[in-house]
Amino acid sequence: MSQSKQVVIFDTTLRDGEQSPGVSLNLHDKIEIGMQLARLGVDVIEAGFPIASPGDFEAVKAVAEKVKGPIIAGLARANKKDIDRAAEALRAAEHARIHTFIATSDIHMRHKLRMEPDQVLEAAVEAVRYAKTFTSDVEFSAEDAFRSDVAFLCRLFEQVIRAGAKTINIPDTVGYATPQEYGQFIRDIINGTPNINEAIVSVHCHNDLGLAVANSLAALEAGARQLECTVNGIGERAGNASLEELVMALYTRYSIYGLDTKINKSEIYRSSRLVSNLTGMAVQANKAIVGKNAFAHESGIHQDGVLKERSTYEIMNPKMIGIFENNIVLGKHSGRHAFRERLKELGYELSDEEMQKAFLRFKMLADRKREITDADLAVLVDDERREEPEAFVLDYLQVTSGTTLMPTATVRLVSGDGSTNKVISASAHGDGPVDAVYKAIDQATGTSVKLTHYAIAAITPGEDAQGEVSVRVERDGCIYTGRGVDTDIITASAKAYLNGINKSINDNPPSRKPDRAI
Ligand SMILES: CC(=O)SCCNC(=O)CCNC(=O)[C@H](O)C(C)(C)COP(=O)(O)OP(=O)(O)OC[C@H]1O[C@@H](n2cnc3c(N)ncnc32)[C@H](O)[C@@H]1OP(=O)(O)O
Ligand SMILES: CC(C)C(=O)C(=O)O
Repeated sequence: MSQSKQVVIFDTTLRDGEQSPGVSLNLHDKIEIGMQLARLGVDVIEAGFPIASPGDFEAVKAVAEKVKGPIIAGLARANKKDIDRAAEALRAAEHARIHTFIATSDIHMRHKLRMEPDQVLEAAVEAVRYAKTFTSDVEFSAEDAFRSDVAFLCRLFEQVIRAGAKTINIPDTVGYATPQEYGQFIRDIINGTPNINEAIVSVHCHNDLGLAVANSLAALEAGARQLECTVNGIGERAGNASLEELVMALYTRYSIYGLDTKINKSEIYRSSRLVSNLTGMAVQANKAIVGKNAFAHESGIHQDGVLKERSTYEIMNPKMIGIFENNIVLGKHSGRHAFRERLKELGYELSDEEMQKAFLRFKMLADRKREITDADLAVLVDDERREEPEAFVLDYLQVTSGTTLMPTATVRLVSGDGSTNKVISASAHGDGPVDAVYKAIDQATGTSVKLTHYAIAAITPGEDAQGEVSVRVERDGCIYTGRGVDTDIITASAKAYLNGINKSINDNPPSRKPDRAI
């Protein structure tokens, strides 16, 4: 058996990955992913199962014609028809591999294949021999190997290697193994197969118990040197071992494994995005390496640590795998260090007092909104700087409305200069919830302004976007513009209206200017 320090990365995103329920890649998708896998630097691309359909045959053929560099493999059952089809699809490949397989566990042999073990052994040897007439690169897989009898497997492997198989794949087809067991299983096969040195030992792990990556790594420690995997870990049922997790585990924990791959790590993230886009399979946010949160820090203590020294909370550099997005996520767990840093990046230089006030407003907003975006911050800081003395501040607002209810609003305002604050409440009903709020504010402030314009816009993206309301109110012939921002549009409406009223009160005596745009 090869004791190389190099691990062969056999990518099966286009074959086992495409077996993910609901996924179907067309010829163009397969070429695009194939090209990207070549840039990623995988050693083998399993492009499909050519007998499966005319479309898959054409796609494997197109990948074989267009994608240069990696070995292109096609899957075939252990029969001549499948192997002929695979060989034909792979004819134009720079390096072609026929990957033939048959199940070896008692359950599969008895119930699915309805074959005796010796018939299976004979079919496997025959298939390898036949595939060898097309290419020197033949891989044999014993499907459901992990649930197969070790002695039978060793006997079978010895004979398929003798028939010319250059790679022996030992799948955990149903994701049943645990790492320690699987490592021992691989060791037993290596020790029990006399000519194993003439082939590369490969593993193909499924993720039914979430152990596909751990099992693959255990197999490497036992002597395996080819890993079968997929980008984003997609594949049949719970998927396959994830390529990016395997590669980064080997790289990050080199001192443990001492093994290399030829993967160009800076292409990992791009590959993940492409596969996700073309398969329509979203990557879960907390997925290791390529998930949206994999390098994101939300809590203040972590953010402070990372800003001071990245390695406090990061074991890998996201840039290495092609992630250049900001990894500091501002939310309710963030602290002043991260807040100040992001404002600096956005070009805001705030005094200590402004910073303190902006931070308090940020925390209040973060209690209502999952993630604070750069656009939210801009609104928050701009609002802070634009602040004028306010005769009335909105303290409380309650609105009831609905299809069978008369819209009614209750407002509580605080008025005064801070030392002699007065609390005023009022209730009113109106034609709609905003009208009811405006009537209640009119009563509470005792002012009479005329609303001449009302507009609403979402200023930040997402479900919990902030709404911005701008109004124009007229008082004594003068027009005043008011603006309010809030995650609740009725509250934003109330703030905008009060803002207009406050400006009209500040303008005392009225300046008679026709407008005071913000
Ligand atoms: C573990 C894996 O991921 S293996 C790969 C699984 N991937 C796929 O199956 C996707 C592509 N498959 C297909 O498109 C179809 O199943 C085809 C074209 C391969 C076969 O279709 P059909 O001829 O209609 O057969 P069907 O899929 O219903 O049954 C499979 C047949 O192959 C036999 N078979 C299964 N595996 C093997 C094998 N490795 N070698 C030889 N025969 C096999 C089964 O015993 C069954 O034979 P039977 O018809 O005599 O009972
Ligand atoms: C064909 C083999 C390699 C397979 O996909 C499996 O056993 O899961």
